[in-house]
Amino acid sequence: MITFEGAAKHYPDGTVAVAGLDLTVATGRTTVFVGPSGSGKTTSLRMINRMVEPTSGTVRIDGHDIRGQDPAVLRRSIGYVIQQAGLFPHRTVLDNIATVPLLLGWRRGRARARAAELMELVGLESSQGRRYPHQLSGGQQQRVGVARALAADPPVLLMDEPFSAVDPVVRASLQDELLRLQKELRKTIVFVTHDIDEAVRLGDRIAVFRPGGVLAQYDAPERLLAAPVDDFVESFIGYDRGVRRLSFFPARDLALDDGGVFEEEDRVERARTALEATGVPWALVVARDRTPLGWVSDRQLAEAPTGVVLGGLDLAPYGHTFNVATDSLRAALDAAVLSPAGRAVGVDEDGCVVGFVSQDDLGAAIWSVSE
Ligand SMILES: Nc1ncnc2c1ncn2[C@@H]1O[C@H](COP(=O)(O)OP(=O)(O)OP(=O)(O)O)[C@@H](O)[C@H]1O
Repeated sequence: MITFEGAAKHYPDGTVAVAGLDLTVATGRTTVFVGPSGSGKTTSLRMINRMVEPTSGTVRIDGHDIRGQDPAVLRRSIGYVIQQAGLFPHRTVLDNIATVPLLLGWRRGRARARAAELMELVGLESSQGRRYPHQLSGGQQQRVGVARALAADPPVLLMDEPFSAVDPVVRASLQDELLRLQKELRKTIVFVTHDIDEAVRLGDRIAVFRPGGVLAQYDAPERLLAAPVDDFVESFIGYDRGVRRLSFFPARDLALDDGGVFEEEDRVERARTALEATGVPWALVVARDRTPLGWVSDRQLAEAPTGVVLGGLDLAPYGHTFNVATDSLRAALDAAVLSPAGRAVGVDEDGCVVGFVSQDDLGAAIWSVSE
């Protein structure tokens, strides 16, 4: 557990970088510091490894005031990852990763073996170990940075905007990788970003900083999106917070309609009769294995000659589907919004249709979870 007790940083020129922070970072969880530029996130982070000394207040790790520890020793128990990885350009990837174990006095063979193990853990090819940092892509360099920070198996990992220099696709895959690693390693991670989406994705808890180095809100992401404490936090997290919040609710509780699902060999009159009975204006056509093929409207059915099979009609695309077991309400809503029928198609693990849900029914389900 890391505790900030009234930790403040004032600079001689009068700048208040952090104005008395009181906050507890839970062991084994990911805590994200988020906020606009200059709001004191990096300064607060660096107080943890004594790269910044507070002008007043205290920082403790597991109850011990860190001022009682030699900074060099302290830093060996705290991994540190920064933007653009900060790798040593004239050392190979393997030697970069082995830096801290070597500093700790490990023999070269053991340090290299550990480095090779970490390369695999962060998703790098072992052949890349002999390369120099400039011979890697930005995303690969970040992975090396993460591997280097993890090399001595420190209980605490500080990450200062580690993924902000890479493109959005690479960034998303690095975020996935970190989530996967964290499930396995359960480090105490403090992660700085100015990107609220990244914060919501990665954080077990999120600390929102406001200008002047003041903590505005400290909450679990669901709570932050549901109940921002004030206008600053609300505008910082964005007015689409309602949609983002839906990521936290599973789609599995949605009641799906399967009465309007027909096979491609079914004749139009069968679907026509069913639609007339229910008043639903669309039918979903599936293949024999229940994978989706597309939508047919009540108007098409009314105009089609009797005896024709549904697969012979011009089907509207079903768009993208959502997985009823693993996806969230956000995925279902997205699928419904993009569907020409205004309905989202729910599928199982094998991609077979379970049923569909209309925007109206989704709206009702969303209301029911929105307190
Ligand atoms: N050595 C210094 N002397 C004076 N002011 C400083 C010094 N270092 C940082 N600051 C100021 O302290 C404030 C907080 O900086 P900090 O780097 O912690 O912000 P941040 O929230 O991490 O911002 P960013 O997202 O831009 O990295 C800023 O106004 C910065 O200019």
